[in-house]
Amino acid sequence: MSQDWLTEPCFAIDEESRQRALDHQAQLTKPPGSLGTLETLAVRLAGMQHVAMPTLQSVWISIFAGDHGVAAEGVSAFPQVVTGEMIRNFANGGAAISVLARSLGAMLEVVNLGTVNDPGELPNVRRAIIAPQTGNFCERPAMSAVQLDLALRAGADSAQAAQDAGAKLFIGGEMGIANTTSAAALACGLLRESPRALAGAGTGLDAAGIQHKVAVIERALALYPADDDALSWLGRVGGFEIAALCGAYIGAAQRGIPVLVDGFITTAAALAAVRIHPACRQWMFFAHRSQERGHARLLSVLEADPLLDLGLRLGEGSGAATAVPLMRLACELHSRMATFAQAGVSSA
Ligand SMILES: Cc1cc2ncn([C@H]3O[C@H](COP(=O)(O)O)[C@@H](O)[C@H]3O)c2cc1C
Ligand SMILES: O=C(O)c1cccnc1
Repeated sequence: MSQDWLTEPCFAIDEESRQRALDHQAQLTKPPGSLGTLETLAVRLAGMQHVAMPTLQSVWISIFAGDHGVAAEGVSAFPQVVTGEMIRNFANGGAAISVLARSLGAMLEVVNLGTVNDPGELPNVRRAIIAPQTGNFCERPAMSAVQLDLALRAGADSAQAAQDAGAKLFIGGEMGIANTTSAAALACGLLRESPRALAGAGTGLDAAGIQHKVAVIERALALYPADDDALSWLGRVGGFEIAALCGAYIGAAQRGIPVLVDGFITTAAALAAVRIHPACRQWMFFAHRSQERGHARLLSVLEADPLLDLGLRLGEGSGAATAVPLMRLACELHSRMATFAQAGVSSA
């Protein structure tokens, strides 16, 4: 299968709309720059939406779920069956992201890429099953080239669905027991960094558990050449859901949909996406700094300044959903505040 689509150009950002938004900000009844990041959010969105007054009513959330062979190494505090069980919980509306999506009025789809205990057909769950789980990457590559391609495309399909639904913002979430191990291994491969710097507690490992996780990642990294080919690393140590996120981020940027990146796992996927297609970085916003060790490092490599720091360490897209009201408020302030002329307030 051809992977040419991965490097097709991103949608253009409109410099004129961005400039008009910037000029408009200077007219609003406040000292210039006093709304800080809320100003830059609105201005960036203006360029992306090709309008001077951006809006963020329709938000799309895709949760990509898949199981990991490396779970057999005992790297998570929770059993592997939780992935499939959580798919059912997403569908039933009981997960954190289900509650957040309802509260935001966001569209939510779950994409089942393959779990060891298949929850079957469920409402709002798209079946894009690749295999029950990835290969245990301590022993062999996580994915074949065909599986990697399927996962990337499943992500791009979600970006297409978001576009078809008229979404103005794309949030990717993930569910997959042991995927902090996979994300850390991917980041180590891409950055040539030690697992000690990037592996953390995940769902709640203690110090000994983290030490074991580090040793597992070290064993895996020793199997492969120290190159920096992002697609190869995705296939070697990634997960179906991580590759799908990568495909979704690139696909969203190609379709002109801004993405709001969530936590540690999604940022590892974003790093892979930026390595594959550097221009997609312009389409990314970063929602929060997760508690997971290693997230701060990934954010700094991506020169990302996240909106929130709430001590979250959940995933599912929950941190990104939590940041949506801030982005909406940024748009409201930008389009509804009075200008100095309208309000009869003297400017500097
Ligand atoms: C009930 C439950 C719900 C979750 N929702 C997200 N995760 C998060 O935890 C997992 C990663 O952590 P680790 O690598 O330690 O397994 C992922 O599935 C992630 O999304 C959850 C984990 C659990 C247990
Ligand atoms: O930051 C994340 O994405 C995260 C952290 C711990 C567990 N699951 C997800």
